[in-house]
Amino acid sequence: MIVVQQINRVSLFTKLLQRTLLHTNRFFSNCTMVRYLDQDEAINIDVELFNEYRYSVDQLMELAGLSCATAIAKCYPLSNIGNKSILVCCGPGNNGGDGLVCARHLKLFGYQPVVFYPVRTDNKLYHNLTQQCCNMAVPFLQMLPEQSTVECSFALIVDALFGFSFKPPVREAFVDCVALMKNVAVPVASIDIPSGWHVEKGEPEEGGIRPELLISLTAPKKCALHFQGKYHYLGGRFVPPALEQKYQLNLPKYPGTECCVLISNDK
Ligand SMILES: NC(=O)C1=CN([C@@H]2O[C@H](COP(=O)(O)OP(=O)(O)OC[C@H]3O[C@@H](n4cnc5c(N)ncnc54)[C@H](O)[C@@H]3O)[C@@H](O)[C@H]2O)[C@H](O)CC1
Ligand SMILES: [K+]
Repeated sequence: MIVVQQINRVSLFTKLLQRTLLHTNRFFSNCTMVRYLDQDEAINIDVELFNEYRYSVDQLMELAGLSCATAIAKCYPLSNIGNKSILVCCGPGNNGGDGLVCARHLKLFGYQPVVFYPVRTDNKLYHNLTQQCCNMAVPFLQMLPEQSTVECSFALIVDALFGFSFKPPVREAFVDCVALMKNVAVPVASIDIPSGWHVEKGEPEEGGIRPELLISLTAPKKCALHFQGKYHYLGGRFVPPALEQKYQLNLPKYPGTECCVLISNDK
């Protein structure tokens, strides 16, 4: 009898010890700071994903765009948006492609995205992404709307102009769009990089856009250290563990099957 009681006590103690160790482990793994990448590292990881890990750009863009739409839906629930639309501003590169995918998923989530895509890239991927949006009755604007129109009719602007390949200063074709996002009294959600910001140094000296939501993709870039908006999410849940190890990314744990995760702004 005494022996049985002692065995029970030992196994209870072992269980408690195991649980404490598990929590301690989780605590420390969540405390390890996620790494903020410089521009070259972001480009190298991108190249490695395509060349070594054999992803296609369509695959990664789909996951990236879906995670952006999901983060937006978490921060700006449909029930708070009323009958207002979401303006999605798309640039000529892959950041713009993420914006087109995001617009399509926002539509599937029940939002009313409207796309402004002034400089269109002439290749099959972008033609398809554009056509997919058109087939889902997502309107494309020919001209940038006035600030007053945006403030009246739109609840949010999605900034998908430039990502990690941006080199300042902003070229003429996008100056008005960046100025609109900077001055308008409507929240901005930036995909990967707040457009016009230096990828490493952040906001330009003359002042830039101030997004309320930033969705970093793969891993945050150094400019995100200067982000002061309300929500910083990480998306693009496609990084193979070996690549994460190689670049010591220390990515936060995505909860369950989520495609994006809120990351703390402790720097
Ligand atoms: N691995 C990943 O994390 C993935 C990220 N994705 C997204 O892709 C962008 C990076 O895409 P990339 O095509 O390399 O470049 P950008 O979209 O940043 O822009 C290139 C585009 O912009 C033009 N441009 C550059 N500087 C300027 C300027 N000063 N003024 C005007 N135009 C400029 C340039 O000519 C090109 O046309 C990354 O940030 C993520 O958003 C992928 O979707 C998935 C994999
Ligand atoms: K952007």
